[in-house]
Amino acid sequence: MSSLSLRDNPYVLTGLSLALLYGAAKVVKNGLSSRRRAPYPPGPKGYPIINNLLEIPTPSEHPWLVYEEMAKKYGDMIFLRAFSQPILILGSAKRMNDLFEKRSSTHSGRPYSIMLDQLLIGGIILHITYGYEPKPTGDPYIAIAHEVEGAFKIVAVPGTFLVDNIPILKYVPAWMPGAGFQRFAAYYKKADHLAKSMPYQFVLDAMKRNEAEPCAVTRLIEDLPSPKDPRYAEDEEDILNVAGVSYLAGTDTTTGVMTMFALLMILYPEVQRKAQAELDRVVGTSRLPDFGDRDELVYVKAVITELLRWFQATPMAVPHTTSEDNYYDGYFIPKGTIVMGNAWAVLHDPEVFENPMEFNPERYIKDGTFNTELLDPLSFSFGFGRRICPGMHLVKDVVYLMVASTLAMFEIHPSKDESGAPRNVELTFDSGVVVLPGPFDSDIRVRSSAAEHLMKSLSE
Ligand code: HEM
Repeated sequence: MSSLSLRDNPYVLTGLSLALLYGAAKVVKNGLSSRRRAPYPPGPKGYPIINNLLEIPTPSEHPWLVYEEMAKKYGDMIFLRAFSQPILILGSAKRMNDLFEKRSSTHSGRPYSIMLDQLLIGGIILHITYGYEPKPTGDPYIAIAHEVEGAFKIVAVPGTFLVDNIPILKYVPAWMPGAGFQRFAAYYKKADHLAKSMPYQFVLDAMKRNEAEPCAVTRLIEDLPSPKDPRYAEDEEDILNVAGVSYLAGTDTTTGVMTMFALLMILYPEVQRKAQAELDRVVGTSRLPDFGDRDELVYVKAVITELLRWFQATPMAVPHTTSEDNYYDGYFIPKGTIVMGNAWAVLHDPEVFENPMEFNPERYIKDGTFNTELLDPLSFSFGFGRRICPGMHLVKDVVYLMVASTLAMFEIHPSKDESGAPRNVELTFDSGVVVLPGPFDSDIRVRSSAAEHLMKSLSE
């Protein structure tokens, strides 16, 4: 995927002269029309015309780490420009609260991206949204969704594609050398349509046969006007998009959290054992944990909270934009600025969390009860203000059930090599807007004969 990066892509060369002309024109225009009476927030000086283009990290550089490093020099607000596109990075809870929450009405737009516009906008979510039970392996709906998510992860990071900064490049024909972004967009546009229309068609067909399971989409379809109504086509398109976006936004993120959970259980076996001892004590071994056990499972709750603090599936959330010029703390933030909050930095701030890189559920336990005094990772992991993730509460419940049931039934170990020695597990990240842990081997076994018995009785 690195060939898609701004700096490495060959079409950078093809478009360079266009870029410089366009950039120069924009810079002159902005200079003439600028009415600001305060400085921009601090940030690197940049270069003529392209401004900070070369300082903006690509997805593979893990932007949340680069911005955390930059914050040491410029503070908790960093102002950058990719050509004339202003970008503001917020690095502290205070800045995020002040701008995303208190000024939510003017800080909740979404950046317009030519690539996103051309392109696009898990099992449980597929089920809730479409009432569809996916196949355990090789499910076609999951496969196509993963493909689209893979593209979204890259495209949604501001600055990944030069065409978003130099719109004139969208007229470069797909056959031209270096116009790979055009072919990328065309391919994923089709994939995006399939990812949304395939499960929708599945529900329609099931409804015709009277076999549809009640789900979000059946409810919406029931409320559609008659097919003869002029609003029908538009309303149907809305259902396709609402369901598709929920499904696509929820699948990779939740998968990332659960995959990281498995990896952490391998790396911290004593945490796994302690949580299992609590489950055995509170729930016993003859049934699965349910929501009624939640309050008593203090250590399991601490494991989940620490998981959501330690790992962010969306470390820089999803970019917002400002809908009007505004002044904040003596600085000028222009209309159209892309604003991103570095949630990772807040949740790894050593002044708030002792040894923040350590996975330590105990930090959330005080005198044997759950410690509510410590910053709640949920306030930062799911975005901000009026754009906050609508799937957040579903995720809390799903992750609780999955973590508690997995620990109750299974042991997660590192895989073994030919000599029987445990393999080292390396922590790698596959990154974009959504970050997933890289692949790793594991050895997952049923915990006990009681767990085996329970599994059999549940599948009967
Ligand atoms: C671990 C799991 C998840 C994480 C970390 C996560 C995180 C986020 C973040 C950071 C945003 C952007 C918020 C902002 O712009 O400030 C977002 C938006 C969104 N999420 Fe989630 N999400 C998760 C799961 C889900 C699930 C399960 C669903 C649906 C079933 C969902 C549906 C959405 C939708 C529709 C949006 C767009 C909201 C908007 O633009 O107004 N997400 N999510």
